[in-house]
Amino acid sequence: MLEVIGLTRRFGDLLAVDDVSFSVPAGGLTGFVGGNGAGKTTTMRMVMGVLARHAGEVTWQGRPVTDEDRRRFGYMPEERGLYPKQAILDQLVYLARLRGLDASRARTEIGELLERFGLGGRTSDPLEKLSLGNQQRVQIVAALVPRPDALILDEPFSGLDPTAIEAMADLLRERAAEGVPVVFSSHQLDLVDRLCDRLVVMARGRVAAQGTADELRAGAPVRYRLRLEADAGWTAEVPGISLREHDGVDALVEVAEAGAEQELLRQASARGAVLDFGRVVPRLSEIYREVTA
Ligand SMILES: Nc1ncnc2c1ncn2[C@@H]1O[C@H](COP(=O)(O)OP(=O)(O)OP(=O)(O)O)[C@@H](O)[C@H]1O
Repeated sequence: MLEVIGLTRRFGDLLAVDDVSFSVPAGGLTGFVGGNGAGKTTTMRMVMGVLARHAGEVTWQGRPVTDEDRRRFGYMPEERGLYPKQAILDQLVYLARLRGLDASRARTEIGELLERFGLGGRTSDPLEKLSLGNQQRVQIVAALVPRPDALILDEPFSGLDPTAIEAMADLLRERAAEGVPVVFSSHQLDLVDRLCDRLVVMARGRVAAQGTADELRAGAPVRYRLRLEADAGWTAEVPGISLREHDGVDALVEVAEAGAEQELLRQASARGAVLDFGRVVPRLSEIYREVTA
């Protein structure tokens, strides 16, 4: 398990990362989300030790992370950092060898990964000849070879087409299933919702919420949508209920006191037919909007 405890970083007067704590358990995918400038990249850089921290700690397997540990992490930085003019396979093999893999195993593993990302026929092309999305695929392969102990990926899905997104998602799931802690930042909330076991939501340098998607949903307001035979305006008068939206026979209500929805339903039935009554499960994007507001 990778753990971040009270990480803090200032740039001049700006507190870019403020006492941030979260854990990335083995065997799961952790999504790191937050608006532009929320502090995700700065946090990841401190985790990888490429940026000094002003307070806090990063631990790996329960003890302070070392440079040696970090060498076995797969990191995809925001600034991508491969050489534009060098052939793809050559530079990937070079990087893998720096991380201790022998050349023939490196070639086999990299060949397989490039194949999975649809780049099997491009291995001797220089990086700069590839489209931006394909360059991104190569960056991903660089982070995944050789089988790292943990994966820390800054926006790995940005710029990928749907085929590459699925290839990437499959790979991350596989690595997580093998017991590798994986954390990645993303602005694609639907993707994060679909893929991740856990979420860490950042806002203005702080952790605004964290947990499984279900835990985050459980913390969101309880809302019901109802459709009646006659006007639903009276629902605003029910104790413990607040009316959020009202359009004739339709209403969206929020339950301020647990159980108040039962009284609401009883009164609605007493007034006539209840055509629809159901709990509204918030989408991740709605929860995100509320916790980062
Ligand atoms: N080297 C730096 N010098 C000064 N300010 C910085 C530096 N790096 C980051 N910042 C500031 O710190 C804040 C957090 O930036 P960071 O890049 O960590 O956010 P982010 O969540 O990764 O955003 P994005 O989603 O846009 O990539 C921002 O206000 C940014 O301008």
